[in-house]
Amino acid sequence: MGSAFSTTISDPTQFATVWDDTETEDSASLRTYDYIVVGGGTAGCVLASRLSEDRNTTVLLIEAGASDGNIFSKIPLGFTNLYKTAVDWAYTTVRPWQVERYIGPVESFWVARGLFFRKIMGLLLKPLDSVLNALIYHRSSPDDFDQWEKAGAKGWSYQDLEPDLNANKPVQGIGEFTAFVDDHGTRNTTARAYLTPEVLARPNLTVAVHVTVEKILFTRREPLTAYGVQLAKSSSSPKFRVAVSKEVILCGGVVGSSQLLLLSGVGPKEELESVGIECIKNLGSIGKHLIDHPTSGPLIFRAKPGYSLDYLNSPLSGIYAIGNWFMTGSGPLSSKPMSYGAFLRSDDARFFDTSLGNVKDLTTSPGSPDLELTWTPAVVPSLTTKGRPGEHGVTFVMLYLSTESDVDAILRGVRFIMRVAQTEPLRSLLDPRPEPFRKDDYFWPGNSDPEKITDDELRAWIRRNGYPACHPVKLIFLWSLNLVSLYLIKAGTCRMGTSPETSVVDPQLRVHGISGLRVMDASVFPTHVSGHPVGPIVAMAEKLADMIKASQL
Ligand SMILES: Cc1cc2nc3c(=O)[nH]c(=O)nc-3n(C[C@H](O)[C@H](O)[C@H](O)COP(=O)(O)OP(=O)(O)OC[C@H]3O[C@@H](n4cnc5c(N)ncnc54)[C@H](O)[C@@H]3O)c2cc1C
Repeated sequence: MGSAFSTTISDPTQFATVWDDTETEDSASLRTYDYIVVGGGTAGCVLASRLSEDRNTTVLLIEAGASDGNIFSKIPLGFTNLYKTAVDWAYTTVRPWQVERYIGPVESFWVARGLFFRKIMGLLLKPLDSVLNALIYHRSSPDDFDQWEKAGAKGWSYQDLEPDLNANKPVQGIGEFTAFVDDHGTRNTTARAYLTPEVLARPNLTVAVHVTVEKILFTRREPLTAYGVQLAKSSSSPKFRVAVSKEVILCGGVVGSSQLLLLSGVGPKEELESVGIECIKNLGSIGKHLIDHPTSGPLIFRAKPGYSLDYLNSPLSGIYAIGNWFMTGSGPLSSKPMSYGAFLRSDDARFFDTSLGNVKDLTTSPGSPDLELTWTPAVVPSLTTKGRPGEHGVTFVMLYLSTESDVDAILRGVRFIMRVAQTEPLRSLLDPRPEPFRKDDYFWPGNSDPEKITDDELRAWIRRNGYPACHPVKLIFLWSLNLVSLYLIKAGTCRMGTSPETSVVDPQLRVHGISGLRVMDASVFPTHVSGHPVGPIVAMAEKLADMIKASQL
């Protein structure tokens, strides 16, 4: 797979013009491309590939991260070994006041930016979804997209996107996930799927890696127009510039695109000026909001030996499994992290105690789910930790799929999981060994008697252990300005809409009031979808490519 990226370049002298520090709007002396795509993540790889299909169109794709990762970026079960490494932006949140508002006080927490905030091409994989994500392909409820269109996002209904979403999946129910794993047992990404060796060989496509775009360049006369970007290998290395004849398309993800707009002087005037950035376009919604799906945190049940993947934690078994995957592309490491999932409604009395707590219906229709239940056959106390040696287990997690977190909805889900664990065939595989547990042990509450645990104890456990599902579609404010928080609000960093007062891009994904500048990544979602975002992001990027190509005819 590595050879697929052999034609990427990382030396800016090969594709850009060195900048001599003179402020000028003269782009004639700069190397020029028809399109500059910023960010080779899930969306960016799709756009670069599709736009360069026309051999008369020149495209420059710029990615801050690597063109491909190490072996763990290819092994489906290997991705957790990449967290907090060079391919992870590894941001932590500060001031999580929104979390407190909905979940309760929490510590700042690390957020894998891979697909969330990937730093390797194809993030979705962190590229098709990113190398850091859990590989789940999912379409979400059709009503989520129809709601977008009703709110003004014309052209983005489910019917509009369906030709690009492929597989037909039921909205509610239980089933096996479709995953981004190819026939050779290797993780797939949009980089691998869209930037094949044949695509990279196109003379009109330039793919630059290990290069960060630092700002967008604008002409100051009306209409305000993006005429290129400034880039560098690192903040201390020489600066380069490239010009664009048609459009700059930001695909930097929920953090990257908003951050770049803000650093370029596009955003809320007062906030920009308060940190010394000259505001050249006052757009109040940029970087204002972040939505993610909150989770219950890991609900772990001790299992009998032989039924889980925990044996892979022993060095000998781990090395054997890697060797097996390397030689044959099969074995346990080629399996999906989460093979199955259930999409349910918390007001469905067949499964949930609907008298429990107070849950508002925030779904887009009676047919849309608000809870997702999934599990993995291993002890997973957190995204970055493994179980203690010799322990075996299964880890369940409940995701709340609406735009506002609701502890009681998750509570209904947790009670449901605890009931399921008392039924066959799961019950016989578990090894509850009732014993007095400290509530901070990761087998609590899974291993304890559910009858002896109160709802308030479970609510407190959810508040303590819940974490974001890494499906952010917007950001509260610039990470680098130290103002981020997770969870909530009904608007997004680069949200699509019709009004510049409440949104950032129009339904053609053009930044309001600026020519030659679009955004296409998860940050443009008008509201969150009730599922996993990579499928919709790819479909939207495909659709935008069609729109741009049609407009050139
Ligand atoms: C742990 C984890 C598990 C997940 N599991 C799933 C799952 O199973 N299924 C699913 O559908 N989704 C999953 N996601 C979410 C999904 O991966 C993301 O929503 C998706 O990848 C976002 O795509 P994007 O195009 O918006 O941005 P990204 O894929 O994040 O792409 C942005 C790219 O831009 C680059 N970039 C940013 N700024 C700059 C700059 N200034 N200059 C140059 N390059 C820049 C970044 O390095 C990155 O490569 C998961 C995410 C995580 C972190």
